[in-house]
Amino acid sequence: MLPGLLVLAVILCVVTISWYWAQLLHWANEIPRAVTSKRRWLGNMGDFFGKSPSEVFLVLDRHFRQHDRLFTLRFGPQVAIGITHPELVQKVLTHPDCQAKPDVYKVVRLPNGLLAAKYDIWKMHRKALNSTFNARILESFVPIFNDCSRRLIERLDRYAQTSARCNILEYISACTLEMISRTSLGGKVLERDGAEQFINNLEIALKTIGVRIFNLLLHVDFIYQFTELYRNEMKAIASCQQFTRKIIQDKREEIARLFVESDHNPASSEAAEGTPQYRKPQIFIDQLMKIPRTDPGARQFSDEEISDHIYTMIVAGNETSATQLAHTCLLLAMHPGVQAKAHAEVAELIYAPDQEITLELLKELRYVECVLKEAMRLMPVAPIVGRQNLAEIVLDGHRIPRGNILLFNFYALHRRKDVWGPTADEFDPGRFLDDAGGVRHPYAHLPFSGGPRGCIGYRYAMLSLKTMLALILRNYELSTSLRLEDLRYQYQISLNLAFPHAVQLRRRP
Ligand code: HEM
Repeated sequence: MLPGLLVLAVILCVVTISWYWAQLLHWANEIPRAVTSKRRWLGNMGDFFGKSPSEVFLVLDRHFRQHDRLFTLRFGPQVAIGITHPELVQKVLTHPDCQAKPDVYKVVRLPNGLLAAKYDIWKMHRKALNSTFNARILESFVPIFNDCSRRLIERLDRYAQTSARCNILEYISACTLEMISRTSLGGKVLERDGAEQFINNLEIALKTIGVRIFNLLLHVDFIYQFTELYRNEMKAIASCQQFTRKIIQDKREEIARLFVESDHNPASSEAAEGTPQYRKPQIFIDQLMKIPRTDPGARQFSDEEISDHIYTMIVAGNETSATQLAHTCLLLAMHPGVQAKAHAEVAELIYAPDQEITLELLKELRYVECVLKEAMRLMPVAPIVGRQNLAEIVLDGHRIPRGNILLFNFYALHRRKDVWGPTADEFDPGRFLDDAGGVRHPYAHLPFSGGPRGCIGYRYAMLSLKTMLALILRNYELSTSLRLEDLRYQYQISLNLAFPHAVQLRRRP
């Protein structure tokens, strides 16, 4: 009798919950649904549960390519809406009610940093930080990009002499880390005590984000805190914070000292260093200490906020830039004709090996820019991003209640044949030349995402990547035995390859 009652109670519970979910999700029934299994009641759980991040990426890619405008994915009572058409992508990414991030971003653990901040905090900080990436500040970074790129060439030279294949990503990563550290924390940061430990711990913290973000179980804080991953992450974060806290403290003391000195002699600091202020690199940490927050009556940024902003720039800007450039080098190695054209442009502008790369020169590198844009189209390193709507929105006549997840897949967007034509899967930088391809939808090419919450560092990234690529092309001919059709991806936070970026380098005269 008792077991029978128990079974009945369970059945009643399941029926009631299913009915409740059905009512709750009634609004989604008219939207095309991504279905892979016949067991619809399971929703899309089966598509993702127990899969590796790379498998999740492939499943998502398939769903995005199968739907022209939008579709739903269901995980119990939670719906995610995949937005596929450029028109709708633009509408959502620019919509004022769609600038919040879904909860999964919390794994980044930088609550004040732009990438993962909650909407209200993000809005205030983004307004204050936009000015730290203005044209003048970026120009002041060009000598640093130049210097770091020359060191990259020196390191690559040792490899080129052996004519062995090298994993170019390793070399580029060291260079982008140096760039981002010097532009955010100052010139001598990597010479400070504890810098090596800082770099190792930074890597541990970044890897943890990549592992955790696609493991649904590890999103539950109660479970995660008992794992070894958690303990290692906490140790790494504590050590990194100790390193940056000391820098912040030293900076505060330096600013206070300069303030006292300039009070006595206003021209002293410029004259002493012989460099006008506007030409000195405008280091990010100095900017953060100077700008008042934009909310009325606000104080300046606290040490914790400054630290979150600096780490966010490193998290968001380092691996993305390095991987994107390694993808570009590999694509150039696979396409000797394109490489020859890009090299010809570079060789015409950089005729002496020690010639300084200036902003004007970088602007002249038009074909190199097309090469970068095309590599970002075919192999975008940040292909999947999410938003959450804070109020009801209407898409193609469907009412989407507040609080749902909106997903974008730029990898699939960048390969739409209706936008990019029959050669969408081929590497052809010429399609980005001014006179090619007619008018394309402005939201069809989004390697840096788009709208108010798009990448704040995209101009920084373009300048630094162009500098590195120009010097690589000026000094080496790249070749590889890999072909485009051999590429297999590994997806963590960024879209990487499942194997090394193996290229051979031949020194150019
Ligand atoms: C090739 C290099 C880069 C690519 C492809 C890239 C791509 C992106 C994308 C797609 C987003 C949107 C993420 C989302 O919505 O979840 C983003 C955001 C962001 N990126 Fe980049 N990025 C690059 C380099 C950089 C650099 C160099 C920096 C800093 C120096 C940077 C700083 C940021 C920040 C702070 C955000 C968050 C913006 C916000 O939410 O307001 N990125 N990036």
